[in-house]
Amino acid sequence: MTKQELFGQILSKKSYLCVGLDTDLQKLPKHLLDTEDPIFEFNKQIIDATKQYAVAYKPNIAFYEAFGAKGWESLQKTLAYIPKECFTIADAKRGDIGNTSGLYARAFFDPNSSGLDFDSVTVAPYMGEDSVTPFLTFPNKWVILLALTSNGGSKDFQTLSVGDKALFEEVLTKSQEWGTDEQLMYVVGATKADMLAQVRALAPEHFLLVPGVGAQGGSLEEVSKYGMNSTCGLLVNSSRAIIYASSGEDFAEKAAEEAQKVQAEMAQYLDLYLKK
Ligand SMILES: O=c1ccn([C@@H]2O[C@H](COP(=O)(O)O)[C@@H](O)[C@H]2O)c(=O)[nH]1
Repeated sequence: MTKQELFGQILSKKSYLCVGLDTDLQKLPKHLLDTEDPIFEFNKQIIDATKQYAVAYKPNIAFYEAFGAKGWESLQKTLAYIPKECFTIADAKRGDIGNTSGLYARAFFDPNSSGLDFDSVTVAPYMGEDSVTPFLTFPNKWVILLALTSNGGSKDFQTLSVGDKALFEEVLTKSQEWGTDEQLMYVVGATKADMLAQVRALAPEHFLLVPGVGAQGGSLEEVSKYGMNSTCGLLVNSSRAIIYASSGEDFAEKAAEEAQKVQAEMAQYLDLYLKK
């Protein structure tokens, strides 16, 4: 999917919501546990309930890999079920020496190899250029590089000074030598909204994947105010607050209500903060 196609969808749905499919068997409503593939059954109903409010879906790969071949099958079925107009993110946080990264890229981008055809994959930048560029050789696919993550541990390395910059700023600057803003996005946590102006100074045109609203308490308004650019430039993820809005038989209905609330807020922020 191109940047323009993504922006087109954001404008038509008045939403930059990414629904996170962190589908945890232990949190699924009891009545689904007897079905043949409870993870897929849950995802299917969540997707049906939220697709009019969401522009992207982000399965977190850990929740599927943990179940081996069966989990991978649930992931393939889920990806195939996501509406074609929605942007898909494999939140896998990969990256290794070049030849290994090439195989990780095939795992998420080459349906003839793995059965998966995601639009994007999250990648850790720690191993540098040759660990990231193999993902960038796939046409029309995106790398979403971890820049400033939402967790407390982000301060252990990401905000340390490297010369006259913070490490995350060096990630934002250096990586722009490897790919364009049609290939690269960055992860910036909603819990770090106070640093979004700093991020935007270095990456004014890039899309940012912003996890950390909802269960982690980040402010959607602050993210939108300081992070939005002229193509919106934001995909704001919410996982638990939407998919586990209820643990009962009404889980999909409640997820739809939560997603609609977020979308309605986003529609206001698009009016207020989209740069003309
Ligand atoms: O910095 C990061 C990078 C990734 N994540 C992932 O996003 C979701 C957040 O889930 P919530 O339930 O909405 O808190 C989850 O998959 C994380 O692994 C992140 O939180 N922060």
